[in-house]
This record gives sequence, structure tokens and C-alpha cells, in this order.
Amino acid sequence: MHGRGRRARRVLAPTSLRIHAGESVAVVGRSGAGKSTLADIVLGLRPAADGGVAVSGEPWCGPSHRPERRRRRLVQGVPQDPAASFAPRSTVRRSIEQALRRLTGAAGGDAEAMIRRAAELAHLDLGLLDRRPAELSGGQAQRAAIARALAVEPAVLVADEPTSALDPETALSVSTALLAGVEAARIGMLLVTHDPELAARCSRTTTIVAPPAP
Ligand SMILES: Nc1ncnc2c1ncn2[C@@H]1O[C@H](COP(=O)(O)OP(=O)(O)OP(=O)(O)O)[C@@H](O)[C@H]1O
Repeated sequence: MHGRGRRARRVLAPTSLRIHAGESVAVVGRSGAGKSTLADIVLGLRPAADGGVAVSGEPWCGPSHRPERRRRRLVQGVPQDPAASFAPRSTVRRSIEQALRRLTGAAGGDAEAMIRRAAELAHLDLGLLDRRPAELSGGQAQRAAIARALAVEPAVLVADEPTSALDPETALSVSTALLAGVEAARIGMLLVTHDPELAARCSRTTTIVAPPAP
């Protein structure tokens, strides 16, 4: 539902989706069909009017159930505008360290090892970890955001048009890193995209259809 009271409107038709570990599911559909709404529900940013989301067999969120703090790391997002999702004055390493401490409690050598592994999975040059977000190209910033998401070892990644702001060549290399990263780390991914070529490189595709007008 979007809006409240008499303005409340159902914008997502009944949708059922199961994502297995290591599987990437492309979510496609025409503009306004509800793809981003579905992504926000899975991220726990927006409650579903009914139904709910389970992660690793346990309830994650529902109409009156927000994601529990201790399980927050389980579902991570890859944003459309990665540079804006990092603290501007912190280095990428510092931002990822903070996410690790907050979501997993990891610090020191353990955190360093998790950051290095995530950077490698995201094909992020290790030297870029010590830069601030404004010192990165769009593609580098998106790899950094993917590394931050992978570092906390989630069960599910939600990527809403993660390459739409990049030029075609950079988009291809970033999406290659993203798909390889989730497969190698056995993470399930819900990937919203308008790009049929990217959708075809996912494990499978599901089409969202807008609910009939009231
Ligand atoms: N905050 C909001 N308040 C009211 N209606 C909204 C809000 N956000 C989205 N909507 C409406 O919900 C419907 C689904 O929007 P959503 O952004 O999920 O579609 P989408 O499939 O991701 O579209 P696109 O491909 O254009 O990004 C649309 O009709 C949109 O106008």
C-alpha cells in the first residue's frame, strides 16, 4: 500500500517469490508495476499490507513486524546512487568498518579480513578502500557499495537498478562483479532492472504486473 486512509492505494499485486542461496532473480516489469515497492518491502524499509518476508526460514518482516535489530545484517541493499550512500568525510574502509561493527560486532583483524574478502568479491581494488566517496568514479563507488553489502555476510542482497547510472562498459563490469560475488558467497539476490541483457544473465527472471486499477 502507498498512502494512508482514503488515499491508501494497493500498488503491488499478490506476489510470491522464493530465492535460494547463490541464486539471482531479476525483477522486471513496466514502469510503475511495483518493482521498487517490492524491493523496499524485502529490505524492510516499507511494510507490506499483508503477507510477509521470511529469511533463512524465519520471519523477517510483515505488516506489523519490522526486521529485528540482531538480524539486520541478513538483508542488504545495493543502492542506485552509491556515492551518496557513503558518509562523505569517511573513507570507504571506515564506512565498511562501521557497518561491520554495527551489524555483526566484528572489529580489528576480523573486520579487516571480512573487508578484504568483500572487496575481492566485488572486484574492488584494495587501494580504493582508503579514498573518500567523492574520490571514486561511479563504477568504483558501486563496487565499494557492493563490498560494503557483502562484508556483513548477508543472506539476501537487494539491488534496485544498480547499474542504471553507469556507462554501458562500466555497467557490464560492475554487474559481472555483482553476479559473481553473490554466487561465490552463496547469497540470494533480488535485482530490479529494466535491462533485458542484465536480466538474462541472472539465474531467472520474474515479471511484476501492476494490480488492476480500483
Ligand atoms: N511514496 C509513494 N506514495 C504513493 N504512491 C507511490 C509512492 N511510491 C511509489 N508509488 C506508486 O506505486 C506504484 C509502484 O511504484 P514503484 O516505484 O514500485 O514502481 P517500479 O515498477 O519500480 O517503477 P519504475 O520502473 O518506474 O522505477 C506506482 O504507481 C507509483 O506511482
